Amino acid sequence: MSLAVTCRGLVYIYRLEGYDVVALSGVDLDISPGESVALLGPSGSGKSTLLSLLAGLLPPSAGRLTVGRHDLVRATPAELQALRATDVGVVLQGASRNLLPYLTAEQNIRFAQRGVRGRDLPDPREVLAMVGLSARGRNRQRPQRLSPGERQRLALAVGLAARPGLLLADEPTSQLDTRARDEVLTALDAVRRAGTTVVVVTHDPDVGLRMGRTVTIRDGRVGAEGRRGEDYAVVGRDGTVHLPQEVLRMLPPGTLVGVEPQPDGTVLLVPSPASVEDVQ
Ligand SMILES: Nc1ncnc2c1ncn2[C@@H]1O[C@H](COP(=O)(O)OP(=O)(O)OP(=O)(O)O)[C@@H](O)[C@H]1O
Repeated sequence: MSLAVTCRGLVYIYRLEGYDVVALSGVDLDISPGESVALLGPSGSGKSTLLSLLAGLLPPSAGRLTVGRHDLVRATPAELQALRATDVGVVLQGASRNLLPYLTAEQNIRFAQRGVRGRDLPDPREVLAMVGLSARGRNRQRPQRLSPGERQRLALAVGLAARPGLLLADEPTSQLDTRARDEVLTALDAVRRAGTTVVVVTHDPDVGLRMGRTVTIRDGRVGAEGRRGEDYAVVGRDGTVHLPQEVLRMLPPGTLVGVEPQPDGTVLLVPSPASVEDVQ
C-alpha cells in the first residue's frame, strides 16, 4: 500500500555545543500516495535532513509530520524502528552503505526481510527483477562483483525488501555514468508503477524531470515546486517568496518593489528606481 506524507511547519534544529543550526525552518509539503518526488536545492539547504525526518531517523524539533497513519512527532523509538523495518524503505547515500559485502544480492534482500512480521514479504527474486537484477545470475553475486550501477540498484532492492509504501533514496544516481544512471531511473520508474511513493534527494535536474514533481528546498523550507516541467515559486507561511534566479538578477536584494494585484488575478512586481538604502 502506498503512503502519503504530510509536513506542516516542520522544523529541525541541530543542537551543537554552544550554538544551534536551524536546518529546516518550516516545511509545508503534501505528497500523495504513489507520487514520485525529487527534492532539489543548493548544498546545505536541508534536503538530507528532511529525508532523515521522513525516515524517522531524526525527531522533528517542531511542527507536524505524518507518514501514512503514523504520526512521527508522537511515535516512540520502537514504533519508529518498526516503521523503518516495514512501511518506509531507506536507501542511504553511497550504495555500499546499504549492503552487506559478504552476502550475495539475494541474501542481502533476505537479510533485510528478517524479523519483519505481520505482512506478506515478496520473493527476493521478484524484488531483484523489479530493479533489473534478475538476469545472468546477478542474484548470486556479492556486491563487489556488481558494477556501480548494479550495486545502486541492489541498494534500492534492499530498501524495497519489505514492500514498503514509501521509498526514500538519498542521491541514488550520484557518481554513476549516464547509462548506469538511466538504469537506476528505469528501476525507480518500475517502483513507482508498482504503486510505491518515492522521494529522492538529488542534485541532478534531469532526475527531477523524470520524477514528475520537483520540490526545491531553499533555506530550510519549500522554495519552489515543479510539475511536468513548469516551475512555481511557493509562498511561505510568513509570506516570503524565493524568487527564481533570473528574476533575482532583475530584482537584486535591496530593490524596492511595488506589488500590484491586477483585476485578472495576476500580480505585477514593479521595481522602483530607488533602493532600500535611499529610503533609510
Ligand atoms: N549532523 C549535523 N550537525 C550539525 N549541522 C548539520 C548536521 N547535518 C547537517 N547540518 C547542517 O544542516 C543544514 C542542512 O544540511 P543538509 O545536509 O540537510 O543539507 P543538504 O541540502 O542535504 O546538503 P547537501 O546537498 O550538501 O547534502 C546545513 O547547514 C548543514 O551544515
